[in-house]
Amino acid sequence: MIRVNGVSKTFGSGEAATRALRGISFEIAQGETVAITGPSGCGKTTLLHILAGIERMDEGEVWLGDSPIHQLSENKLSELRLRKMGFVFQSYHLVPVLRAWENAAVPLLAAGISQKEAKERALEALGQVGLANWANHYPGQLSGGQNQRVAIARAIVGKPELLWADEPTGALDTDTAEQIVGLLEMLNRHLGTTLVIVTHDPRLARRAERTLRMVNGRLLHEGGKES
Ligand SMILES: Nc1ncnc2c1ncn2[C@@H]1O[C@H](COP(=O)(O)OP(=O)(O)OP(=O)(O)O)[C@@H](O)[C@H]1O
Repeated sequence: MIRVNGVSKTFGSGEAATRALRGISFEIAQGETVAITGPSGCGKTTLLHILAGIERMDEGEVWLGDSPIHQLSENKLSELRLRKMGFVFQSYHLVPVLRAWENAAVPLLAAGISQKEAKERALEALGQVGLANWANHYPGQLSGGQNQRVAIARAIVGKPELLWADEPTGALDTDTAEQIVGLLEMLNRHLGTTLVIVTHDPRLARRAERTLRMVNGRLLHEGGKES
């Protein structure tokens, strides 16, 4: 369960201040798929970064289960990210000199798991995203859709409770984007992972169980009312 209560964030100060988030509150249930949508600059990525403890909030509370993100130290937040979260980005963020399985194994190696076990689990994750036969390829030898699958394998390799995806289909053509969306849905169903997707893509947003619409740092509730 994710509980967000009165979260605000301003970048800069004085005349250069940007109020990126203005008192946002909502809840997401365990296992739910939620899309966060809204125009460019409305605060979607800032919200995602605050939920994941990458960015600090100025005011408010974020609870991930019984962990208070607003109170945890940087060390505790890093530990929580390694243990409980997976991340998927528009631009994949793969390491070009590592093979697909090595990229997928990175979070396990960072968590101190042995090379042997990390490889086994990375290969299993690549199998789950349909890339069992591509494990020894480098990112430069794979298509955009395949690279995003490797990134998804890396995101799920630690069996996270939470998967954050920021514009996961933004760099992909329509058919490939559809396949990636289908894959994320399948993983959400099979692994019971809570999935939070930031997206401009209306097709992706429609497929989520629920959509949170943002405008100018606030949530727009159904019926168009801001709060
Ligand atoms: N590190 C930062 N320093 C200063 N301003 C920032 C910073 N990060 C975000 N902003 C500003 O905060 C506002 C919200 O940005 P954010 O990236 O969260 O929006 P977004 O909805 O994700 O946009 P997009 O869809 O274009 O990615 C914008 O006005 C942006 O310029």
